[in-house]
Amino acid sequence: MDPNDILAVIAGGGGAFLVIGAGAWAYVRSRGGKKSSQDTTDTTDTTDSTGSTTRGGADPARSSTAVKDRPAAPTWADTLAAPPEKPSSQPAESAAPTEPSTEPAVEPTQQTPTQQVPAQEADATAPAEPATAPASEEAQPAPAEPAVEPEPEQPGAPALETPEAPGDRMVRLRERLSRSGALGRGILGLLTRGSGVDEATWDEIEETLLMADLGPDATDELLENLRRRIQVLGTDDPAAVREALREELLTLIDPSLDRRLAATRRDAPDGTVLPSVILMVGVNGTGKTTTVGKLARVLVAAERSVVLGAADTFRAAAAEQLTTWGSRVGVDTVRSDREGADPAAVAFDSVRTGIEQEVDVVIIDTAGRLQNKKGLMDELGKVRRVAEKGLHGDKVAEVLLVIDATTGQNGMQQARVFSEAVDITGIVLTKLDGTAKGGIVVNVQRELGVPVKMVGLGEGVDDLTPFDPHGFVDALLGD
Ligand SMILES: Nc1nc2c(ncn2[C@@H]2O[C@H](COP(=O)(O)OP(=O)(O)OP(=O)(O)O)[C@@H](O)[C@H]2O)c(=O)[nH]1
Repeated sequence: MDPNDILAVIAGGGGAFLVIGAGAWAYVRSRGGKKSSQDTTDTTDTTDSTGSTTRGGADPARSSTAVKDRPAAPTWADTLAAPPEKPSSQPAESAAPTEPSTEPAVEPTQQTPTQQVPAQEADATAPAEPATAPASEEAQPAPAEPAVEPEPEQPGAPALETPEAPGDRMVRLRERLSRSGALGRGILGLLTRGSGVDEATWDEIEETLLMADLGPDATDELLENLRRRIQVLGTDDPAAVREALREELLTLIDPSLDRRLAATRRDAPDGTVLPSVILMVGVNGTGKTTTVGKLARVLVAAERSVVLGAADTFRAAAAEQLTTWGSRVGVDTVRSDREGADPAAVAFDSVRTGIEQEVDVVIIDTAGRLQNKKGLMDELGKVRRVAEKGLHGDKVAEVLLVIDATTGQNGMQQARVFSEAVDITGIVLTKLDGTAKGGIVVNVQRELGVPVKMVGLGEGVDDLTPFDPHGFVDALLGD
């Protein structure tokens, strides 16, 4: 859309400010690193700590002062650079490996390994294997041998895909998203139209922000701060107003939040070096499985080793879908043959396989059916606790909540329920490519108190990218 159409969109009640910015942001973020380095070259010798290098494409001349201090957009290298979190000296609750488990016994998964998942021998590194937990009404025998033998390697097996290098991905995203054009100048237009900002205009701005799912608290805060700043500025000079708005939006999004992902091997309290375990949770259809697959590709491209766990046993096709994602990049998927198998058992076996294979990361996909809060809490709590039984007192490193950015208030409601069910460490906002609700970034971060770490920008296999607050805000402003 032509940026000049924004005023018309806003006037028409389109709520296009944060709205369109969400799509446009992706375009700008992909240019962010380059712009920033160019800007910093032009102005100061600010160091690009990301080590990000070349990004193709011409940079249009930019007159605004607004982006002069914008840091380079985070690269995957930045995002995956999280040092192993120092586990607390206290073993995680219910993770003590030698204590008898009080968990309900976990059904054997009848694991169907893909590719070379090791045979299920007794594993000295996982002494509290759930299936050997004290008997309960659900007690089950120890896990059976895999129901299906690992398939021998086929000589004519299809070649593994090589995920795009992140730099290439950025270029491609930029090309694709640039078609949506830079939008979001609506509010700036309202604030700088020359006749002063009257109450009706403020009401219009408020409505625009609310429609963009910024949420009532953030909307109030932004309006209050903007009113104050514009009064102090005593001008509706577009550059000054733009800078004020940029700063206020950045404050709301909070660039200081740590958006890195725990994706390295780490020390358990007993000194054992173990994979980082990532749990992916969220309502069905939000894009969990897809995101697990995309993330696996990113990790493989970054030369990390990965095991996937298909603990979404609710939907048989989900395990198949995940296995396909994994096999395309040579990553094993631990899954159960039985539809409706105990997701916690699959999670446990995934962790055990990851430990045996000495991988960097185990990513576990869950079903997270939202029948009711108690059911969800029970299921996710159990998956987490059982996964942690194999971790020598360490904890699951990340619990990532996947939210569909197009679901607005519904998505917010789901986010609240999930965050009560399990401690979330980060948010993945999917489908930002198709959203009219860019404000959800602010809303969900404030509500849950954890950062948006990654965003999904399409259905393509490599359409996942680290979240870049500065690039996002610049896109909102139609930069
Ligand atoms: N446009 C767009 N589509 C996406 C994105 N991420 C996922 N999708 C699509 O969303 C749909 C649902 O994705 P899944 O990964 O199956 O969702 P899920 O949460 O695992 O769903 P269940 O397995 O039913 O729990 C698929 O068609 C994906 O291609 C994104 O960032 N943008």
